[in-house]
Amino acid sequence: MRRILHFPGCFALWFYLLVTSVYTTWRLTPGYSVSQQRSEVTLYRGLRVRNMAVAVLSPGFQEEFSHIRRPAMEKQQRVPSAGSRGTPSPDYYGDPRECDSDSSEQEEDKMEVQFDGELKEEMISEGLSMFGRSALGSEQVYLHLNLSNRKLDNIKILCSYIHLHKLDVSCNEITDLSCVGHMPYLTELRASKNKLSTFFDFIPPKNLTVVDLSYNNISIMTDLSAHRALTTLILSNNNIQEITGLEKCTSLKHVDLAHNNIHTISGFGHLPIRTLSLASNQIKNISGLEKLKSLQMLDLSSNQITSLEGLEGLEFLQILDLQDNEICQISEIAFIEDLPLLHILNLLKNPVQEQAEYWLSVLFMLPRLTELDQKKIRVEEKVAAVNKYDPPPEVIAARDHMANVMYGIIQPQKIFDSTLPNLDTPYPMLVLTGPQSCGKRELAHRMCREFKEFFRYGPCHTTRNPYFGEEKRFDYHFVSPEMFEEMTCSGQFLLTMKYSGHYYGLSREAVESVAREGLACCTHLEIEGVRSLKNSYFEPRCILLLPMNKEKYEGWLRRKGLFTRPEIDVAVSRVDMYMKIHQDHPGFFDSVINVDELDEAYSKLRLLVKEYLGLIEPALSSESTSRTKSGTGKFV
Ligand SMILES: Nc1ncnc2c1ncn2[C@@H]1O[C@H](COP(=O)(O)OP(=O)(O)OP(=O)(O)O)[C@@H](O)[C@H]1O
Repeated sequence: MRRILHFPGCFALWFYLLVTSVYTTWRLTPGYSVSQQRSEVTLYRGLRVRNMAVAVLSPGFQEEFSHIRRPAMEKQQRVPSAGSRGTPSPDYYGDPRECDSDSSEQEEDKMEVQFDGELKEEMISEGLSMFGRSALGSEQVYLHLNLSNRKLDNIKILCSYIHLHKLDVSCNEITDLSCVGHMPYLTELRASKNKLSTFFDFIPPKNLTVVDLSYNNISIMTDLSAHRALTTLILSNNNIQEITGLEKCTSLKHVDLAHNNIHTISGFGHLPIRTLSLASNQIKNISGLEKLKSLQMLDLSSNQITSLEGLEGLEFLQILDLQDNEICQISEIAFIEDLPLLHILNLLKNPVQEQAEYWLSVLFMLPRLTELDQKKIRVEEKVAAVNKYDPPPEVIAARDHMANVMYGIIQPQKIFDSTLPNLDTPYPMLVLTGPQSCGKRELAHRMCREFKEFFRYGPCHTTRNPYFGEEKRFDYHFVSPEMFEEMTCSGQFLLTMKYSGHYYGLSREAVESVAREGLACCTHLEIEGVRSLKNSYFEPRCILLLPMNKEKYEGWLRRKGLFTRPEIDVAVSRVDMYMKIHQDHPGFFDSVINVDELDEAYSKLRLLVKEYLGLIEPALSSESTSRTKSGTGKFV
């Protein structure tokens, strides 16, 4: 027996049984935990390098062990991201709600570690990361510490972790953050989802730039003038009623105060804030933002705002979220109409959305928008908006021509005595065009008087009242709107136009009655009328009369005392429009005459007309007028 026991093979067997029984006993021990399998080597005061027991275990053993240690390791690597509801999410807005997804893991951890809420060294060692040089450069230390989701209520032990740059203690039960005052190099503090009721009750680390205290019980903001380096402040989901203490935070760029109880916007002064969320508060009026000249993104969703007044000075504003407010009138858009960079607007869940033509009106008033109510805007929609609310002359003319042709076609057909030499030759016509009251009518009358063997004035119909001194049938046929409508529907107009709230129309009869006398009809029209006429079978000679001196022209309109300020502005702005058409479409006008001096203009006009009539050689008139190309209209 003794020999058998001393036999080498038996010794090996004996040793194997011993190891196996020790291992089995160890696996079945109830208090088994990760931390018990770990030893630590202290490098510098308060900072430790982990030396996991797992590192010396065999590969197979590691496999078995891994399901226990993995959750803790993965948690350290998770990076918070995404912003609060309705707020675009730059990465500086952590989302503390992510903590909720960890609750099952937390439960697991709880099963394993019976924990009393006080932070222990072992837990710290799990959360440390980013090994690097200390601020003074003399030591190798861990710079980041993540202690989120640990049920911590006491973190006083962190007072000795002086080298930390980033600290994340979100999703715990912490009420006191005074340990942060012992971390002079801290730049980022994340303490959302805790039980903090006080605000920055620690001596400020000099370079603290990002602070997230969202989802706490903070109700009062105290003076933050010591936090000069602060760039990002997240205080959403607290119980704050008044914005105070920020005036001296001169580096503040991102502020999130969503989901609080704020009634009035105040306390921002001249701060260089770029993104501001005040979503889900009790705000009724937009005020107190006037001096935030750097503001680029503003979230005011889920408040009780009725007017956009107060936003008009925010020249750098690009994104504006007003979802779920009480804006009723489209006219409110006027307050943001001149913001040159605004390109994303959200008015979802506002009564204004119910208004007829809401979509096109907003697109028309804000042509720079690329996104409205979370929908991308198509080019076709922008064109439709412009064509609806401010159609260019060619669109007006095309529509007018279509309507008048249609009204003409549906009339009973009559056969007229033709005054034309043959059916291919259109009636001869001379049209003077240009902006309102530039003297077109007066020059047309003078010309018809001087060249009465060739021309007769063709008066238009209008629904406006006669000005002092205007003669019926000589200047216009003054008719009621009803009469004008009746004439339109019975196909009597060659063209119609609405200008300054009044209707104008050139009747077929006005042109044909002149033609029946063997004369050319001379009339004056705005550009829309000219285009409409050119769309028809008429081939009028067209002379542009343009006041080159806009100041003089504006003064003249003002002195006439007939026009309102907006009417004058429209008339003056059309000078540029005429000039542009002349430059962009050479040949559209047969000639252009400067009408700054009316007598001079008439001299040029009569020379030009003489030339057209073949009464003088072309060379004589060419110096005095700007001729674009030989016209196609014929007078005789
Ligand atoms: N049928 C028409 N179609 C298009 N434009 C018209 C028509 N009749 C008149 N107009 C233009 O409408 C504008 C407003 O007319 P209004 O009579 O108020 O001007 P005005 O003072 O006579 O201008 P001007 O002295 O330059 O002729 C003028 O520019 C005029 O030429």
